[in-house]
Amino acid sequence: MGLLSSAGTGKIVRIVGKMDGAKYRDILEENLLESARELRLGRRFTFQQDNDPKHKAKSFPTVFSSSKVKHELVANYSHLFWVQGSRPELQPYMLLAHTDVVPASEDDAWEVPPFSGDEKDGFIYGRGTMDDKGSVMGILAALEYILMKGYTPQRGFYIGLGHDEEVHGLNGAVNIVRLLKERGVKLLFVLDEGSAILDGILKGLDGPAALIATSEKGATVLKLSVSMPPSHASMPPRETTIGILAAAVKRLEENPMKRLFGLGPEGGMFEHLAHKFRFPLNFVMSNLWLFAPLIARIMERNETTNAFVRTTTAVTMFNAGVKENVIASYAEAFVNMRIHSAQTLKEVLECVESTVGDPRVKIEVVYGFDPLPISPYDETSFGFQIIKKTVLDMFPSMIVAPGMCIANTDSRHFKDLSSSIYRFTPAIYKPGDAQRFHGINERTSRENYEGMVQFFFRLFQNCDIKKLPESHTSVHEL
Ligand SMILES: CCCCCCCC/C=C\CCCCCCCC(=O)N[C@@H](CC(N)=O)C(=O)O
Ligand SMILES: [Zn+2]
Ligand SMILES: [Zn+2]
Repeated sequence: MGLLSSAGTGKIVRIVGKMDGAKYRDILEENLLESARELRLGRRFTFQQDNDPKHKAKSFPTVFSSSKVKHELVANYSHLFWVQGSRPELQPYMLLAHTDVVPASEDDAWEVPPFSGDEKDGFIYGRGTMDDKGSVMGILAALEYILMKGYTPQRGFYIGLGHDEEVHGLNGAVNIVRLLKERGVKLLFVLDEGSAILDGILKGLDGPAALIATSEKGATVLKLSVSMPPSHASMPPRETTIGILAAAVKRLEENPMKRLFGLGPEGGMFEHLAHKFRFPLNFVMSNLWLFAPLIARIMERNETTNAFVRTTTAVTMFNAGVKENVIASYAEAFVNMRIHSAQTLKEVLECVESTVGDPRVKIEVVYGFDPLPISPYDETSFGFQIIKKTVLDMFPSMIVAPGMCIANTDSRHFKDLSSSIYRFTPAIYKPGDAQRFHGINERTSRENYEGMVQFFFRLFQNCDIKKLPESHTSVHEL
């Protein structure tokens, strides 16, 4: 173990292993700079999909030159790495992240231009810093210097970097899965983005909690439309396409889907966290069978915690009209819904039809899928326990609990390759950070970025441990 002051932060961080402190600091500094450069290239990297492998090769020379690493491009822009282990009889695992981002506009009041990658007050700002270039850079930086350190992993592993996660991963993740299936690969576990360390976001919880998501919500996008012949604005019909459709989406907003709090994986999450809540919440959370309806009413007041309570309804697009003096012949709206684990797509569609309750409104499913299966998190679950151990190695007093991802990730395409899919990055998020995802002022602190590198650096080594930590059974002994 070495103790050293981390680059530029003045904060003391503990680094595992015997690596020389100064060397570590140089590498970390280099990678932080490289990360900022990568973020500065965001617009080119993202919108032109110019995923120039030479750029990555320059940033991570050891990864790209090591005989232990096989790299291939998938669907032109996604990356698949195979890191060979010294014990081929051990089942491999897989880390996922994505290089694409949602759009950002410089007109949207960012404190720092969204594609500058500039640093301000200890934070690297830019679209993708949280979602999900921090993971991309963290994984590759950790791999770079575990290889530089001369460490040979025993258990082989894959790294998949998708290029189209924000548009469902249908080219990137789906083709990576296809390739692995063709090669007969089965994965011990998969780890992707989708949950984190929450500090102060869950009201009443004392201290931060690392939530390793064991599932993610289902989703659907519905297109609602109304058609009628166009006419002159001076002789309007009693109801217009726009009015009918506006009333329908208003009914959806005013009648949220039913409360299901406690009936999905969020139940286990709050039970695990119960003892960390202040009185009387600790008592209430320990007795969800009785208090779930009461807690649901409190949680639904906040938009982040409401997402754990129910299937959410978001009207995201509304298009109608071609001229201000013509009654619109057509109006359409798109509704994005995230399906709670205790509900199915079919049930949600039935409910929407009944709430809209107007045959003039046509409802079409653009896409939809059920909530994902719940991955195991008991004491014999290798993936969950190794991720937990890695968190505890970094933050010994951290509370670690199973969680739920309220959005979607590329990992959902991997369910035929593994029944143990987890979503977690070690970034610490505080109140206000949830709004930065797909919002303005997306940023990552230097500490969070360093934590990301450290986490994967330790995870690679922890996956080689002989048996699960004390008190765990030894079914996965090597
Ligand atoms: C969605 C933001 C949730 C904020 C929750 C508050 C706490 C933050 C904790 C963990 C990090 C959340 C990671 C979110 C991953 C988002 C992935 C994403 O944007 N996926 C897209 C993919 C798609 N097009 O389906 C999505 O829309 O879900
Ligand atoms: Zn993402
Ligand atoms: Zn996203």
